[in-house]
Amino acid sequence: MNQVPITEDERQSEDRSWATARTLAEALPYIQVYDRQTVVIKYGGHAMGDEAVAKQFAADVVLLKLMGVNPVVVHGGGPQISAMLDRAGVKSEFVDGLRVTDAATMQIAEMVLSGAVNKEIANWITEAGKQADVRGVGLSGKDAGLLTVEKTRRTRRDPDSMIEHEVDLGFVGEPTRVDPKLIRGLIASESEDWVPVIAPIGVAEDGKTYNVNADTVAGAVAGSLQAKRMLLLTDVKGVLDKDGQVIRQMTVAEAEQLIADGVATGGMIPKLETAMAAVKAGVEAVVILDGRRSHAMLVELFTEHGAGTLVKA
Ligand SMILES: Nc1ncnc2c1ncn2[C@@H]1O[C@H](COP(=O)(O)OP(=O)(O)O)[C@@H](O)[C@H]1O
Ligand SMILES: CC(=O)N[C@@H](CCC(=O)OP(=O)(O)O)C(=O)O
Repeated sequence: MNQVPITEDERQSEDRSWATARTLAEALPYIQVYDRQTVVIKYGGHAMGDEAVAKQFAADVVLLKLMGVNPVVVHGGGPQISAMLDRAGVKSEFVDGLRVTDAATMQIAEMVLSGAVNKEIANWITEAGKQADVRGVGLSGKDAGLLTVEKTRRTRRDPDSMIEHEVDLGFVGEPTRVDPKLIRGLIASESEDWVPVIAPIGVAEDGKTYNVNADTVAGAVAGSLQAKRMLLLTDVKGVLDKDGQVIRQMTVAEAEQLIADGVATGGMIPKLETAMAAVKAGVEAVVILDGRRSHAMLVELFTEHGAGTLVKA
């Protein structure tokens, strides 16, 4: 019998197949931990910058759904709003990481968040899940009474007179109530694989539309769903300590200390505050991880090595 020897390429391809199978088998305990558990994913505007990476994110969300997890995506879009405001000639400023939002800014923020960004992410998920009929469903806090908010109050102390005065942020809101009925209905469907994709827009009791920080919305949604995990995808490897090293795990008290010590600053402050609030509201743990890296969510959930920084009680 004549046997054709296999080429080096074929041998390497075969080795890769066995390695893939081993990786899948090793993931079994983790797959069981997350089976039918809710994982809220906050996908930030910075992480969406590169379209190829963003599409990979959508494919990873589809994979999570097919592995039995119930992913719920809450997205941002800060840089995308800023770009559109620039084009429209509307000036924009931030106070404590929150965009001061007048009526004109609100109109553009809603167009960008609920319109362009929300529908694009929902469609990327639907495209990536076409063969298995996994579908992204784009919503904002305005749908089915999902997110009720109140106007955010901020005060500042005048450095000369030391008198506190209110800073008017305009239409910037804080969540007061999340009604998760619609989301629960979508993720609990036995016959359909729906992935809710939520834009951070809320409605106040007086019916007015408000712009809400996307990390804050993710925390409120995760709390109301009693999620197993909340993943905050951002543009750093995790929370860094004073020497610039990634902190693998921390308690709520340690997170508080990091802010008090001035080690966590800028955009990391609302992230840690959201993480602490979510854990206190019953979310088992929150992970802050690098959304620019493909498959970061899979490494975090399905391997023994976590990715980024885990915050728990
Ligand atoms: N201790 C810290 N560890 C990591 N990042 C920090 C820390 N302190 C401040 N930051 C800043 O927080 C940023 C992440 O917040 P932000 O820019 O609001 O992210 P996103 O746009 O993804 O919501 C990082 O890019 C970094 O500049
Ligand atoms: C009140 C407020 O600041 N809202 C944010 C909403 C979008 C957001 O949070 O986007 P990222 O997650 O990409 O930063 C904004 O207008 O930029």
